[in-house]
Amino acid sequence: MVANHPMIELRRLHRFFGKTKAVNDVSFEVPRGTVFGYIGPNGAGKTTSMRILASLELPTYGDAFVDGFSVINDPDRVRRRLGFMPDYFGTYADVNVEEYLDFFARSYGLIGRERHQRLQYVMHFTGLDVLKEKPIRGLSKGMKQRLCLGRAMVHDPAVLILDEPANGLDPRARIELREMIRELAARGTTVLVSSHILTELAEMCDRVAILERGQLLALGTVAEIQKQQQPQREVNVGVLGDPTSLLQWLTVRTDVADVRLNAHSIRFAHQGERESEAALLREMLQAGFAVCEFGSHNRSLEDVFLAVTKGLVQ
Ligand SMILES: Nc1ncnc2c1ncn2[C@@H]1O[C@H](COP(=O)(O)OP(=O)(O)OP(=O)(O)O)[C@@H](O)[C@H]1O
Repeated sequence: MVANHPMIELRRLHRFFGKTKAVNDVSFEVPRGTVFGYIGPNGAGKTTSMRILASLELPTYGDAFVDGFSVINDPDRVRRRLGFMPDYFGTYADVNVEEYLDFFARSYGLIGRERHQRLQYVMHFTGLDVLKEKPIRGLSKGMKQRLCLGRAMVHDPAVLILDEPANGLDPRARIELREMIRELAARGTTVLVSSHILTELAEMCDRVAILERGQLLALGTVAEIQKQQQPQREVNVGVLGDPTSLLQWLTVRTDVADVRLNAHSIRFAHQGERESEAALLREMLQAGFAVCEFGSHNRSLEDVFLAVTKGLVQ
C-alpha cells in the first residue's frame, strides 16, 4: 500500500434496491486531513454511500476504501479506522452522557487509563464535560448532536463520516459544529460530511461532490464548481443622467452580453476576470460616462446548486 493513498475512495460504486439506483457509478477520492462535502437533495444516495463506507451495507458493484482497506474484503479494519455519525439519534436507556460514551469506548476495546483519558478528551472537545452527569434523554437537539459526534470519535478514528450533522441545529450550534469539524481536520482527521444544501458546507469544505439520483453531477472546490456553472459575472453600473448612450456603448461590445436597463442602473453579464472588469470601468470613464456606481458578483451558491441539480427525486 502506498503511503499517500486517499483516506476515502469510492471506486465505480453502485448500490441498487430493486429498480432504484440509489448509488449509480460514483467515484471520487478524499485525501488525508481534508473536509469533503457530500451534497444532494433527498434521495440522492448520500446515506446509502455513507453506510457502505461504514461497512453497514454492501455495494451491488464497485468498491469503497477507507485508509486503503476495502469495505468488501476488510470490513473489520475499515470499522477500526472510521467513525460514523448517522442522521438519526435513536432512543436509549436511562444513562448519562459519560456512561453513554464509556459504553462505546469499551465496545471499541479501550481499557483503563487510555479509556479514561480518551473520554475526558472527547467530552472536552465536544463541550459535553459540563453535562457529563446529565441523562441523555434530557439533552437538547444540539447537545445530542455533540454526543453523537463524541460517540463517532471515541476510538480516535482517522476518518469521520457525518450524515447531515447540522440537521435541526440553530445558527450558533451550526457555527460551533463547523469549527469542531475544521479543528478535527487540522489535527489530521479526514471528514466526509453530508448536507442538502451547498451553502451550509461551502465555508467548511475543501472540496465537495454534488449528487443527484445516485449520480455524481459535480466534483471540485466550491469555487471551481461555481466557475464551471457560471464563467460570467453579473455587473451593475449606475450612471448620472440619461443611461441610453451607455446602453448603446455596451451593446456593441463583444465582452458584454444580456444588457438590461433597470430603474436607475444598467445590468449585464461580463465575460472575463476581475482585471478585465477594472479595464472596462476605466474605458467607460475615458469615454466620458459619469459612472457613480459599479459592482459585480457571482451567482449565489444557492443558484449554482439549483443549476447543477434538477430537483429530481427517486
Ligand atoms: N434499504 C432500502 N431499501 C429500498 N430503497 C432504499 C433503501 N435505502 C435507500 N433506498 C432508496 O435509495 C435512494 C437513495 O436514498 P438515500 O437515503 O441514500 O438518499 P439521501 O441522499 O441520503 O437522501 P436524504 O437526504 O433524504 O437522506 C432513495 O430513493 C431511497 O428511497
